[in-house]
Amino acid sequence: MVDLAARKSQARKDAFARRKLAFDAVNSTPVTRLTEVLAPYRKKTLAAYVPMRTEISPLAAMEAHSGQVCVPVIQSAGTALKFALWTADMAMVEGAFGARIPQNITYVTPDVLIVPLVAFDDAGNRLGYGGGFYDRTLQDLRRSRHVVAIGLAFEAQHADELPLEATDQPLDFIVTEAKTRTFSR
Ligand SMILES: Nc1nc2c(c(=O)[nH]1)N(C=O)[C@@H](CNc1ccc(C(=O)N[C@@H](CCC(=O)O)C(=O)O)cc1)CN2
Ligand SMILES: Nc1ncnc2c1ncn2[C@@H]1O[C@H](COP(=O)(O)OP(=O)(O)OP(=O)(O)O)[C@@H](O)[C@H]1O
Repeated sequence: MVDLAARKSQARKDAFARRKLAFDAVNSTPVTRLTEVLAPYRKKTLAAYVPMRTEISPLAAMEAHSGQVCVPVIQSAGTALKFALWTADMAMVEGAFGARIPQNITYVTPDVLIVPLVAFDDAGNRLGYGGGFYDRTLQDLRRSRHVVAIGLAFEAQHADELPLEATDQPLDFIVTEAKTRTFSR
């Protein structure tokens, strides 16, 4: 049997190829569905991300949000992310692993998270870049409070089956340019 890490790595590679095709084809489609899912949480602190590579962009929803908006900042390998306040006009610098982070950092705790991903399945499971950053972060946050995790992706990132492990944190919603999936657990 091929080991789990190798299967995750292969699933990531396959999904990256599909995401690239979708990025080239549909990235200009505004994700209005995301605004609908966020409507009940408009005053809450929203964590999202500055898109990198071929990720679908949440920037329009970040700019439209009424409450505080923050973006992930890697602390070190093997630890949870922290989230720094973000506004559209602030100065950004290069952070660890190539993600853009605010030059001046004020950490806040998010209530709702728009989570980037490489692949997702029909049960709300996700595969990320392999750092385990979001898995650790969601696990920590969920231990002490109710948080809402919304995966944002192109429909092409759907996978029929994903290799999973116990530490993988499931999502509450997955929003794509085609539809919204809601998971109640
Ligand atoms: N836009 C955005 N920002 C984000 C994330 C994200 O997924 N998207 N993150 C979510 O975690 C963190 C960045 N995490 C990352 C983790 C790994 C790699 C990466 O390049 N990994 C290599 C393989 C690992 C390695 O070589 O050690 C790769 O995929 O080629 C990039 C970003 C924080 N900021
Ligand atoms: N809460 C956790 N505690 C300990 N180890 C963890 C935890 N979450 C993930 N890991 C480990 O981290 C490694 C990477 O996890 P995984 O492959 O699931 O990352 P990913 O979901 O692709 O990345 P990310 O969550 O950053 O988007 C795996 O070896 C996994 O077992």
